[in-house]
Amino acid sequence: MKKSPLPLQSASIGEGKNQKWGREALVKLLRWHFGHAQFRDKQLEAIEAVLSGRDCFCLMPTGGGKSMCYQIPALAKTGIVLVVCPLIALMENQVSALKEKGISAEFLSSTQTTQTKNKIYEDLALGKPSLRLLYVTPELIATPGFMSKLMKIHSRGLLNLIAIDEAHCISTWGHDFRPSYRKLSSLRNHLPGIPILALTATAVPKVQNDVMQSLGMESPLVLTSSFNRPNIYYEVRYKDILDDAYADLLKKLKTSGAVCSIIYCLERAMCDNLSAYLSENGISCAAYHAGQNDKLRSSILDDWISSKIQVVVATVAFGMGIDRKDVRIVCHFNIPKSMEAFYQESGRAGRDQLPSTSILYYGIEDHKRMEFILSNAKNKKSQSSSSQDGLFKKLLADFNQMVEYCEGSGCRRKKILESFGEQVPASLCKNSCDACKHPNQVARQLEELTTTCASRQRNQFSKILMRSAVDMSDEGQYSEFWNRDDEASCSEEDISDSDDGNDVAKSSTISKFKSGVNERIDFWEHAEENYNQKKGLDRKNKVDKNEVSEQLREASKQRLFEALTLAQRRLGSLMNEFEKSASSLENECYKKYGKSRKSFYLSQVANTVRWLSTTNSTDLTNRLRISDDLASENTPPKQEPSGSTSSSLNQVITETINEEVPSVTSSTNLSCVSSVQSSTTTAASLPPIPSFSEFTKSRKAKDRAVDKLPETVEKNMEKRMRLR
Ligand SMILES: Nc1ncnc2c1ncn2[C@@H]1O[C@H](COP(=O)(O)OP(=O)(O)OP(=O)(O)O)[C@@H](O)[C@H]1O
Ligand SMILES: [Mg+2]
Repeated sequence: MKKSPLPLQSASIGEGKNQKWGREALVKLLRWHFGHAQFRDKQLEAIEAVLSGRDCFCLMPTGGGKSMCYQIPALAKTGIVLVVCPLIALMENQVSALKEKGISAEFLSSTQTTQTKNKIYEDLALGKPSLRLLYVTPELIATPGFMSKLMKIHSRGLLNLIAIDEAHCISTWGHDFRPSYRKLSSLRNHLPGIPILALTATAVPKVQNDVMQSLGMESPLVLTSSFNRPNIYYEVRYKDILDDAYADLLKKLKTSGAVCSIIYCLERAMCDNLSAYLSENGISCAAYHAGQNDKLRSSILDDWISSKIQVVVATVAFGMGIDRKDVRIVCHFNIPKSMEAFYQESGRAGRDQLPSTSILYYGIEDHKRMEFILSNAKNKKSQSSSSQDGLFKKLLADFNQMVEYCEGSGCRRKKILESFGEQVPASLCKNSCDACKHPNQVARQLEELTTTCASRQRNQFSKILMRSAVDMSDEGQYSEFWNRDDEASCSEEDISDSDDGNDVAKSSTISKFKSGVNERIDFWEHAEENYNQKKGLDRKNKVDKNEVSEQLREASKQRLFEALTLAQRRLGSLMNEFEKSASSLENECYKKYGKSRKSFYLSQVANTVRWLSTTNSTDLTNRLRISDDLASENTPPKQEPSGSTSSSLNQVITETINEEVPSVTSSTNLSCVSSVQSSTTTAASLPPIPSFSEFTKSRKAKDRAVDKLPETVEKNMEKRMRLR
């Protein structure tokens, strides 16, 4: 039912900047439109500040009620409140929630029809627009056309407030930097005299200053609240000492009842697998990630919001602004990249202030994988500067904080708060984390983890990765792959390109990597496949989603075609029939893995792309000849013997570390060559094919250099790996 606006103007005293609104009148608005009894925390202060025309920086915890700080001003004054939002999903949610309450709100985005947009513009052109809140993306702000419309509204005295939601996105020091947010710095100049309200839940002091400076805020009222979320119980579970993390999570969900939950995974494939596993075991759930089309994702979101499904297994695509109040469990099935990301994601639990739980499943393999991905982030963009190098170091430092949260003993809550610069006594926790509630049990688990790790010689293994990080930091290139890129693409994807760890490792500018790094990526992919095999996660026969579709095959051909084009450019004139060659190479991948599992197939395609980026002309010519021969032979698909991928990750690690085998030339790409060998006997012209363990040992000589790493690096690494 549409509610009539309250006659609030009568509650104000004075005019213009001196106009003041009575607190009672503002509370009345809150109750009338939103049904809340009182303002929370710093809401009222922020509202009063912006209504009086003052800039305000508002740091409130996740779920703290930041939106109210601009929604109430929109109701208190006639005119428009402009809200800048990073995600279309977020705008849609807020606008539809406001409309349900009878508040006139709209959003403008690329997803809308011209007709809808025109209707909004027509309303804005009226002498007295009915619109109170207009949500827009930062990209739109940057377009001259829209800016001139805004300037017209401003000149007519109808623009009351500019609210920048998720304002930390403006800072390159923030965990979610968006280049498009930088464009907001023009707002102050174009729209002078309009108060700016910057809102965020996660900004360390450096980010806060950066945000205020970038937006040109003038003597803003800075409101900061504690980051503490007393209603969330924090817990870490250790994958390496659990028999089966999937089963453990299933048990947790079952024993908690049919509660609303979010499970975050690093990779899309894992979302699909875990979701299928949980569904098969009676949990009402669905996967959600950027690999799905918009329609599917929004229907999953709707089902979850309306309680048709209880659990969403998602990548970070399931992001900011998801406002379901009664989320009881937020589980991170893989370690997040930073404490800020963890805080924001886990903060989606208990927005109704009722008891909720954050569970993080920590695994050493996940740790190393994330470390590796972060190291590679640096190579994504071609820019190079010392400040970017600093950012790269910050990524690793941020991640180490997260590792410390998992591996260190002591109050988890205190660690979270300290990471945001809040010094608090451990007594604040009141036994609402596992380390405070069950200190002995946590100490035992950490001890067990230490023993397990030692027995697997993980530290040694980790040095390989550390080495790659150190190697790459020399290259002076930095990429913020972990942050969201342009919202133009985001409007379609609504997601950071880090959404899928696999994709990140595969798609970052691999061609720039040293060959040793390529080998490491291959190693990881094999190790992961083996691990999944061991865990019985190959659900291919049960889950249709794992089938390699014709569409996917076409996309892979295109990807190979592009890689061939690049190889051609790098090596000079070699071949003409790119299309045929791409098709043959794809066929080879399909024959090898097309019938086993989509992720294996994709992995094989990625391997081939990488190989194309580093190979020499002789190998490439031979490879293409063999591929073409194979294609013309039209041999039936050859299945990989199960033994080839059945060895456990432990075995792989042990082999990697302990075996002594002759080295193999670093330019040899194991997986590609192996794939040729497995399908043909004509591989004689190619370099000798090593076994997997031979291959990994081939790096031995190079990795010995690890021992020569500067002492400080060694020490840091040991410190990080130390389990307290
Ligand atoms: N004064 C209040 N009293 C009770 N509930 C409130 C109050 N203000 C806001 N809420 C509710 O709190 C929930 C979270 O609000 P909101 O989405 O604005 O939080 P947020 O601070 O923007 O969180 P996030 O950082 O996750 O975006 C909403 O469901 C909202 O209705
Ligand atoms: Mg919000």
